[in-house]
Amino acid sequence: MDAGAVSDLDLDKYDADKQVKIICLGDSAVGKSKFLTKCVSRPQQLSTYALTLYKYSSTINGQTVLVDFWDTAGQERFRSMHPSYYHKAHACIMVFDVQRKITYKNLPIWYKELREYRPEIPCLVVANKIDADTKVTQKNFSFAKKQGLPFYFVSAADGTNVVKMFKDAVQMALSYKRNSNDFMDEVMRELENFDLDTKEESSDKDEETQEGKPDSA
Ligand SMILES: Nc1nc2c(ncn2[C@@H]2O[C@H](COP(=O)(O)OP(=O)(O)OP(=O)(O)O)[C@@H](O)[C@H]2O)c(=O)[nH]1
Ligand SMILES: [Mg+2]
Repeated sequence: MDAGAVSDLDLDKYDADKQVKIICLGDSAVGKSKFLTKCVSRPQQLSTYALTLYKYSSTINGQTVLVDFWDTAGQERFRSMHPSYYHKAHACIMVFDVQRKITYKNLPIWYKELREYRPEIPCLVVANKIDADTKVTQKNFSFAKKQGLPFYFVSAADGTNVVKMFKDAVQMALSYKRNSNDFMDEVMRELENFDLDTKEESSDKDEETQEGKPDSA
């Protein structure tokens, strides 16, 4: 996905108070799309960018929050996402498949890349497909604990724990957004403000010069 594509996705909207961006990470076929379609009806296929956006609105403490869930479309095969996928994300849902151990073993690879781009955002670890192996909930998956991350056993197939995980992800994204002291976020905000100021100044100047100029006939 080239940077130009990202601007088509109007990333500035994620600066608005009530708009959050949540990304999904994890190996192919772990069930990312399945649980997103469980909670969000109309996915927006941006096939040109190999992206699917799931738009979701939720009312939190009486406020409507607009959430864009970003889902890859198979790029994860390369076990790495384009930097723009991470840009301005407010939370991450990292998924593995309890039936395929390699998808759990690959979590540190995903997590390392996530932290390169978004060092501070909340990250939820999701063990999916527990319907296929009910005993798995007694197993201990230490990765999340070691990293101090919230951990969820879910089944995107029968919906077990999906809504709770979803709501927690939105809540965490919102509180990150409100309290983020992420250095990069600060820099981006400063740059955007700076950009706005210069635009305003130059338009003031234009007005001045316009006033000074004789009306062109
Ligand atoms: N038994 C079971 N199967 C699931 C579950 N979630 C997903 N699947 C199946 O796993 C396969 C992959 O699901 P997807 O949602 O397409 O996985 P994905 O991570 O989006 O895969 P890619 O987009 O291709 O990387 C499909 O056949 C799903 O039906 C689950 O909770 N339980
Ligand atoms: Mg998918």
